[in-house]
Amino acid sequence: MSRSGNDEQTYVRPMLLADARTESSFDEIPVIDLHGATPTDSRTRREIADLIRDACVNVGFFYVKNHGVPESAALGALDAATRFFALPEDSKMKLDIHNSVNFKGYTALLGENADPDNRGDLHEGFDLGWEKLEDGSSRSGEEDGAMAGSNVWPSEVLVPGFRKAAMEYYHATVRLGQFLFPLFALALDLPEDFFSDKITKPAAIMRLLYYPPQTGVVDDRTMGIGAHTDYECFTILWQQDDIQALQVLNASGKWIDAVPIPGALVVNIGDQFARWTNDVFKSTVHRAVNRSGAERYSIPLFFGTDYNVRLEALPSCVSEDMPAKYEVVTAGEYVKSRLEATYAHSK
Ligand SMILES: O=C(O)CCC(=O)C(=O)O
Ligand SMILES: [Fe+2]
Repeated sequence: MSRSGNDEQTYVRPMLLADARTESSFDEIPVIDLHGATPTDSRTRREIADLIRDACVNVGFFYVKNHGVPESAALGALDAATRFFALPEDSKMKLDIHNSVNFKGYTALLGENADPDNRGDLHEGFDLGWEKLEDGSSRSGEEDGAMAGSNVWPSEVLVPGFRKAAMEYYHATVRLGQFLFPLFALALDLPEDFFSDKITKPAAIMRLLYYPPQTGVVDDRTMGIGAHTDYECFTILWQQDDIQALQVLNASGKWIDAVPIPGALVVNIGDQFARWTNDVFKSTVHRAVNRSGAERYSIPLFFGTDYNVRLEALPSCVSEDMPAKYEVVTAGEYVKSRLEATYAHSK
């Protein structure tokens, strides 16, 4: 962990002191400007990595500005999602995620229940994973575990341009994820390329989400998506500018609004990263409640590692006082078991 090249002295920052975060609470979600975080500008990268570190340790959520994902790509995916979810239910059910062996396709209203205390989530979803932008092929000969494999798509006649628009946004956002991983490594005082050989086939799952306006029952057991944490390393979320719905739970038990910021994306830590960092990085509980009276769309991309990566607590995140909390799991198996549990309720 020496940061000074040939200098013999080892610099170890008090990563674990940051565990005081469990007592610290937050009232807002930090905004981090990625401008200048180019590979050649190591000073700015270090500054940005420090901001990311604070956000991951104390909040588990942050916004990114100047993230490089073209707005046109997000708007294209939004337009595709709008046209898809407007289809009759029986057309959408032909792509039912329950018929997919690798968790791809359509989730109907109430098809999920993120918080088991709730009555079912008031959203529809459509899940897709990696495939080549140009010809739609998956990675021939190098499939990566149980969640890889082909996507399902509505026909071009029903939703023209859907696959292209969804995949364009997917690839732009995966590039952002690949750009963020070295910054997360820096934030953890690891070599910048620490994750490179662990994300060669990014297990990135994207969801198009549609939340109808919640006009019926207004209570704490009925919402767009119930209180939950995400499963992968981190999530990159596009949310509609004009509708407040996402809320993040702070350490005092207060729900903090993740107010949409035009042009910014939300990034949040998921459980894979929390396990890997022995909870130094925080996977924070969140939910979405759409009581705006209007329809809302959002697009999360869940960025995990290659399937066979072992999530063993990173050395900088364990000590005698804070031994490893979690049993070592394989990244892909872990996410698969969480997804199986998610969809079991509506089988
Ligand atoms: O729609 C949102 O704002 C949040 C979605 C979410 O938390 C999820 O899909 O895991
Ligand atoms: Fe989530």
